[in-house]
Amino acid sequence: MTKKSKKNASSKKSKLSFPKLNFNKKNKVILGSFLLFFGISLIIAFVSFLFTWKTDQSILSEVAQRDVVAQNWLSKFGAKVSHFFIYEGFGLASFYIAVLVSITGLYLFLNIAVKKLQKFWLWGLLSMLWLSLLLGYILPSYAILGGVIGFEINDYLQAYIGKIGVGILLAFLFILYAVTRLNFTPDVLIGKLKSTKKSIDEDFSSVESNAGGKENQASNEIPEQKSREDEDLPKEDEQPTTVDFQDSPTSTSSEKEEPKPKEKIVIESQNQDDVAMEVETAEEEDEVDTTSKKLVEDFGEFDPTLELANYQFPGIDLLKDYNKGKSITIDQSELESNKNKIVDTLKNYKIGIAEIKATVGPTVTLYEIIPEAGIRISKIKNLEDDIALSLSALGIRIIAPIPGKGTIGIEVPNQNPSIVPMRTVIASSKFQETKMALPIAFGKTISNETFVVDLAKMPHLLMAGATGQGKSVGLNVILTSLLYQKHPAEVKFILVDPKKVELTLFNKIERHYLAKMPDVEEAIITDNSKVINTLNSLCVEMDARYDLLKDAMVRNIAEYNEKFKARKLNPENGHKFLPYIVLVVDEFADLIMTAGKEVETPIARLAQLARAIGIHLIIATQRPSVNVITGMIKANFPARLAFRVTSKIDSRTILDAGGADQLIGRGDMLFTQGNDLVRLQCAFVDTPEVERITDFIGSQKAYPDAHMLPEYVGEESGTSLDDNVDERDKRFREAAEIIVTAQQGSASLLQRKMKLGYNRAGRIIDQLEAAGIVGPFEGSKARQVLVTDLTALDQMLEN
Ligand SMILES: Nc1ncnc2c1ncn2[C@@H]1O[C@H](COP(=O)(O)OP(=O)(O)OP(=O)(O)O)[C@@H](O)[C@H]1O
Repeated sequence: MTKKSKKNASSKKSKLSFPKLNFNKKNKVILGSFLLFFGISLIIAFVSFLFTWKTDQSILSEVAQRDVVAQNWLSKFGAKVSHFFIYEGFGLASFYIAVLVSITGLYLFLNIAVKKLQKFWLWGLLSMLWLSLLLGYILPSYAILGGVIGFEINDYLQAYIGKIGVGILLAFLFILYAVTRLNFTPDVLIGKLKSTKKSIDEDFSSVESNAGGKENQASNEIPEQKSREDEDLPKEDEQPTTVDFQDSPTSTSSEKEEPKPKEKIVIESQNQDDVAMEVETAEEEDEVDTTSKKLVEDFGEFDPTLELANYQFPGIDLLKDYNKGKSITIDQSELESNKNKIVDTLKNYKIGIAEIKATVGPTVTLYEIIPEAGIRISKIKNLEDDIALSLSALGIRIIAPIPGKGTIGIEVPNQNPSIVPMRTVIASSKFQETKMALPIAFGKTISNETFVVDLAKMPHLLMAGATGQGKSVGLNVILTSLLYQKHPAEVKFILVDPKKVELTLFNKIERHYLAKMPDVEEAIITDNSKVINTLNSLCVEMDARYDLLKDAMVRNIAEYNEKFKARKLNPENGHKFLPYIVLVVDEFADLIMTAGKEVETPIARLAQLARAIGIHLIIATQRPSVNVITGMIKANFPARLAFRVTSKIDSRTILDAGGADQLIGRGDMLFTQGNDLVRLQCAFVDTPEVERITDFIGSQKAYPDAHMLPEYVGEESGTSLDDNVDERDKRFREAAEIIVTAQQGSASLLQRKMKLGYNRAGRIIDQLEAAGIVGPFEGSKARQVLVTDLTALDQMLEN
């Protein structure tokens, strides 16, 4: 209906019926100001009534007579109204009415939705009644405190439940109000006390740390420094010589989210007389939400990094600047001669060129060719080898056509390739400003752009390359990228390194970044037989995480952690902050040769299912043959990375395309995430640099132990559950008592209460299981306690 016709209809209607109370803006202002002034008048009258009520009481029956004088500041009206509300009504609690009326007036006057006042009125009136009752209860002889209502109800109730009964009732009503209206429960109170104590403690410790030690001072200065560093950051292709990082380049402080304001749309009418419509889209908040909001208000968002709050990220100065003082020079004569060779060679095959363009990358130069009209692209593709021969260079790759461009690309290696230092890619704004979950700065593309990808999106990576072509450097680049971006609380690595040399440096950061199985000495796995247990343990972890996600009703780890940080998931129900887990297997061929199906199955299972719950696999191999990279594995690893391989067949196995055999080595690589191949120059990070980074991290305060994976007991290696009394731990009985008293069978409880290491606590739990005191392992849940109390325990142990 158009506006005009609507207006006509309404005016017709108003002629026929009574004039309707139209709550347009004008009416609201009028009614609002009336109520506001009325409420204020009530307050004034009530206040003055407190002083004048006795003198005015005598004239109450004569208020209609003009010459009678009342002492109330609002004269006879004030005296009468106050007498009605305070004396005959609710006593002092009647101020509630005055305030409620004033506020309602104010809301209308300011055109704020009065719907919100419903609860306000309800609770206001209930509180008024309660207060009047209370005052009537405490001081029944002062009539104006509780009013007639307060007095009478008291009188009535006391006749039935007595004075003490009314006192208890009043106390109960108060608690009812505090809990339902203010969400005020004893644990919130304790929490409040604790948080106050904590903030006092923190203030003290910050005063102490400011007084002593430069190191702590540095950590306090991080935020400021970061903003300074941000300004200093070189844009990605600038020379990194200008970079001077002193401290952590990143900080993972979790920003506190502002609560979303309720959306309100007011549709104002052009016409003064028309009704203005207010559409409010306030969402109803459920119980859980308000408690979590309250928790967040009281304690702030959960901060996973709190345990290592002073952790400092490695600085950029730990990385070497390989190109210091050198600028990447483009050899014009080299470009010219290559161009001529290409043109001549193609001419020999009767392929004319309309246009040619060169893009110089760190290791190769891309010559982009637009052939003359009528030349078939397949013809050029077929001549790949001949053209390569004519150009007499290794590493020629022909891309016909370049996807999305319709031109033909010929990549020719540069005579003097330049290194891409890890330092440059880490310092690039692309990496520094990334919002990716697990960002990896691989290196640079052919057009010198820094290439950053998200491991979390891949979600698993298959890497291949013949020996000496840059695979180990590539793995170090991946791990270093993550170390520069992720706090130890956010990501954990499981490293499998049968060669026993490549990844040993990461041992130093075991208690910061590594994850391992309980009872395992070395976090980095070098023994193939142990890999199977770890993979299966990871499967247990995966299943447990899926249960947590299901319970939290979220789809992936990011949503889960978000919800956990917002304190919407209760740690008492097993919920915890979940770090990403990255499993790196170097020399996968070795592993599959020795363990075969036993590793293939859990790897394939993890690869299929683990993406949502934050477990990501990186598998590297020298020999990408089909019996190593089986169909099952390949199908679940969409992201592939190839360094130079020795044959076209290997290239096909890893990339499903040729090209990796044509690479030039030394970090020259091809990467695909399932669609286009990208040629990249891998960044270079040398062992001493990695050592400096791990030393820097390793020297800082760490967690008590590496991140613990769930226990997994292999079938044949199953630890016997013999209950040998002589072999029991010395503190077995103490542990049993703790477990039975707490009725909670968890190793971490023993760790905390008895100050034990994880391994010993785990062993004791096994012994308790063998003795029949706790039930079997149940994944992420605590074990069931089978003994009900200490007497039963005593009897059991004596037997
Ligand atoms: N990204 C790179 N930039 C420059 N040079 C590189 C790069 N990657 C590797 N190299 C050079 O190649 C050498 C061998 O690299 P790397 O040790 O990574 O090979 P690998 O493939 O792991 O060999 P293996 O499988 O035998 O361990 C390095 O010592 C370095 O000199």
